Amino acid sequence: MSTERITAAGRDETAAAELAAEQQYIDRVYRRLAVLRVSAAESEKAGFNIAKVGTFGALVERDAMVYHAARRRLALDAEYEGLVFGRLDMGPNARPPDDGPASAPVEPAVPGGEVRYIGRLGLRDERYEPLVVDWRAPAAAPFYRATPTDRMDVVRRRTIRSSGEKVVGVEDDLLDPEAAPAEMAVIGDGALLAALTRATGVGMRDIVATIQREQDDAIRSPASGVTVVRGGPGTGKTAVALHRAAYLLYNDRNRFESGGVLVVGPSDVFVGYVARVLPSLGEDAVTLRSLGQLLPGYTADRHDPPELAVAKGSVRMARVLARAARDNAPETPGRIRILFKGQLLQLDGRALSDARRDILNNGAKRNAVRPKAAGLVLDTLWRQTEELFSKAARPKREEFAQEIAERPEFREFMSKWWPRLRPVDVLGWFRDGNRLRRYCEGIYSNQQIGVLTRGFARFDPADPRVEDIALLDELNELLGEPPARNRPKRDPYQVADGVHELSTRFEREAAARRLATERPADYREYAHIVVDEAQDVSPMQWRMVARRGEYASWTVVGDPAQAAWPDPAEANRAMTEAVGKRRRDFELTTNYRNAAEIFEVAARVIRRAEPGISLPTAVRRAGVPPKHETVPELRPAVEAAVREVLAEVEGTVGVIATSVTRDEVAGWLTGLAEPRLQVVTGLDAKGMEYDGVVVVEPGALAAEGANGVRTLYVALSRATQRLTTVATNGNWLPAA
Ligand SMILES: Nc1ncnc2c1ncn2[C@@H]1O[C@H](COP(=O)(O)OP(=O)(O)OP(=O)(O)O)[C@@H](O)[C@H]1O
Repeated sequence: MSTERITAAGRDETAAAELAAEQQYIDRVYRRLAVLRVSAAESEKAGFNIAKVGTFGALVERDAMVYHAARRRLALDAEYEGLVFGRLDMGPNARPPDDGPASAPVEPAVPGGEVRYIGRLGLRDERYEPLVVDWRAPAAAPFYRATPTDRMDVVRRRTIRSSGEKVVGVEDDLLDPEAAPAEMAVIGDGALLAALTRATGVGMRDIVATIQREQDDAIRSPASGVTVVRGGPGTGKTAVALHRAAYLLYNDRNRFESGGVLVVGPSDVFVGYVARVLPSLGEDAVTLRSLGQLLPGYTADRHDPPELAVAKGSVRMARVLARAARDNAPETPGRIRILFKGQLLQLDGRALSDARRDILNNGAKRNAVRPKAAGLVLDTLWRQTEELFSKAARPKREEFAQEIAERPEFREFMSKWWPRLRPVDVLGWFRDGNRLRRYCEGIYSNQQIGVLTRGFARFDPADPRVEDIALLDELNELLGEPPARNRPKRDPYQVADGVHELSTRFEREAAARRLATERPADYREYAHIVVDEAQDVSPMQWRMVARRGEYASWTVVGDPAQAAWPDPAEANRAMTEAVGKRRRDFELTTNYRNAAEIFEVAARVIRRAEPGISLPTAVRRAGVPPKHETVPELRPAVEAAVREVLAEVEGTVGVIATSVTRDEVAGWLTGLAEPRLQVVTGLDAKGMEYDGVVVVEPGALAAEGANGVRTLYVALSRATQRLTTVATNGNWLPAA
């Protein structure tokens, strides 16, 4: 037997022994978890028993108890991969953290030191000793922040990989070799690389076991003001944004759970992709929305062509909409004539215009002042009776108003002159080019007015585009709501009309869950808002998002080099206006997604357009170079490329085409009936990640809109393992 083999065998034995030891501890944790689950369920039951006392106080107490117990049980039941994923062997000088002792009830590996186990949630044993420290607690911070130069008293950091309740591997970092006892085992090649080489599933995974220090800085940054996180493709901005939402909830649950945390992403595809991350961290109190879903009653997932999107998204549109919101509706009557006791009372067009101006002065909202508008017309008509009737015959103001207000001709007049307007009605007026031109005059250039008139001519109120939602939200604000509709308060325990009591435990559990996660659809007072892919949020969209967080603190995450927005200064101004100026900036510099060979192609493309750009470093090599095919006909080559990539990777495959060709390309591939496959536009590819990517006609993506080259950069930086491009012309690729 060679020495080398003996060493390898010895190493295997040590690894097996370490795994077994960790398994023992993890078994203990799961036994405790089972006990806690039962006790949470019992608290819920106890809560129901309190109800039998029957007093109002008892009912309130029961609700609180059942609610908290149900929440705790839901957290304990949450789906996760590896409840415990980390272990810190601290040296003898380690101090207990501010939030109390964190030392696990096991023999320390370093004499005089302590052991901390880190996991998705905090658990204590029956003697109240910390079995597991929540990853967000201060005691867990060294797991993410310790480095060989700043060890934070950590001797060895261990990442524990599990499948269900079974430990399948450990990866160690020895940070302080001098403090480590001779027999201390150090195993594995590094947790990060192990995490990065796994196949991509349909949804994004949390990175809680391998958060890197620069990411941790941003995640744990203080809650107040604005935290801005920038970084190139694949640097973990989305991951950071989501883990930060979980961190904030942990640290100030009262504030952030009651106020709410909103995460805004670019598209529905993206929201679907990241939806699982927060629940896997045990958090379900976060609202996740795409920019096309922010205004209740409307949903949009398709985009306008770039030129139109730019014109609609400009802050100038706010002034155009303000003009429209004050304008006459089409077919507004030019006058009102009422016959009263044989006399003709009337207001002509001019008097009506003056009345409109008076009513809408000082920013009054049109729908909100409908009763005031009717009152003003009635007043003006009544004043005319002074000259037409003798003092004795003149009606009293109230009688007159009552009688006229009920007349069908008056009602009809009001419904035309001051109709209750929905935002989509007003945007529908923009289909009339003359009207639109009038609103845009002096605000937009002639060329842009042309783009807008052509674009709005195709506007379908039943099928708005993502860009329209911000305009509709602006109109919603300008038009306001009709007054004094006493909206019933939402009652989470109402199961049916008039039935206020829940009779079964299941119903009450469901209600507790709803209470924790749901807010009214038009909720606008979020305590924290996270905006992902912020580089693509237009000024009009910033205004829309800002309306949901007047008093919010913010996390804004993006990469200017991936921006589709042509005027970064305008977008920046809009962002500052929305979120305020008190900002903390963080920069992420390592690309964890792309194999280096793949990112090199994306880098070539963006460097040609922006030579001075600073780009992240990719940490991993795939060992397979990307393929670039130039072919006379796209369809057969795309089909073949997709088949090949599907066969080569285990996880998901994305096919990226222009917004004009996406549907056609999707049609070519329907025969494959492959659930791992997704066909998306360059815009929908934002934020996404696939194991394999086929980019169809990269040159056409680069030519889509003024910033197409950035969209191509996005498309080329989506793949973890395989990239194939299929083009009819190879000029798009700059020389290496
Ligand atoms: N510390 C980490 N440990 C393990 N995986 C990580 C880590 N950081 C990032 N990743 C992985 O890298 C990939 C890219 O992360 P993410 O999507 O958050 O990047 P991004 O900066 O938002 O990218 P883009 O701007 O290109 O959309 C994801 O698969 C993520 O899970």
